[in-house]
Amino acid sequence: MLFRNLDFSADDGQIWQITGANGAGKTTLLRILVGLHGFYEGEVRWAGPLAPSLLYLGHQPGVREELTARENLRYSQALAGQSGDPDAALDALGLYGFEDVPAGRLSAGQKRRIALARLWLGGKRVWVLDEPFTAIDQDGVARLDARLREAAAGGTLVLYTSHHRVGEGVHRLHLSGDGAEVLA
Ligand SMILES: Nc1ncnc2c1ncn2[C@@H]1O[C@H](COP(=O)(O)OP(=O)(O)OP(=O)(O)O)[C@@H](O)[C@H]1O
Repeated sequence: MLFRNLDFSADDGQIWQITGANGAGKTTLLRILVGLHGFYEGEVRWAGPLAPSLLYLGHQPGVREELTARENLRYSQALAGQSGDPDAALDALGLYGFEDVPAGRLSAGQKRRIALARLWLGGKRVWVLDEPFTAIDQDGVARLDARLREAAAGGTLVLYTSHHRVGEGVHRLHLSGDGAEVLA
């Protein structure tokens, strides 16, 4: 058993951070919430169909090494049906000048930034992000934090896992073997 007594309700415009030790089940919980993991007892209910609204970024950056930064973004953009200008999204994450570089020649943080650039494209109202701050430098963390808040202010629901310190106004759900707790 990873966690139990988990009962929470999240609304549009809220940011939720899921915390817990390594192995506590944070990734598992996100996968349950988005329908990728079926071995659990309980109930997950979404108001309306989730798939068209969902932007899920998993634990791995999920970029293709042989494709350039721009190609990677356009590829995931096409699959997800997201609108928006890929170059502007890459630029927003400090990848200006790297658009035509194959992802395999980029650093870990830069690859993560390609994945995160999807947050600067439009069209998704539920963001589920597994460790989005991993490998991201201080400037990137600030940009990403600002982006999450901007999106929430516009009505997006943001759920993310992170070991980073929780910011103000962020709801927190903590997982441990003893049970799950809503802390703020
Ligand atoms: N593919 C898998 N097969 C079997 N067990 C797994 C698998 N992935 C994870 N687990 C188990 O589930 C537990 C929870 O893993 P999970 O990835 O959800 O933790 P986490 O809280 O996200 O950890 P971290 O902070 O290290 O990312 C782990 O302790 C591990 O034992």
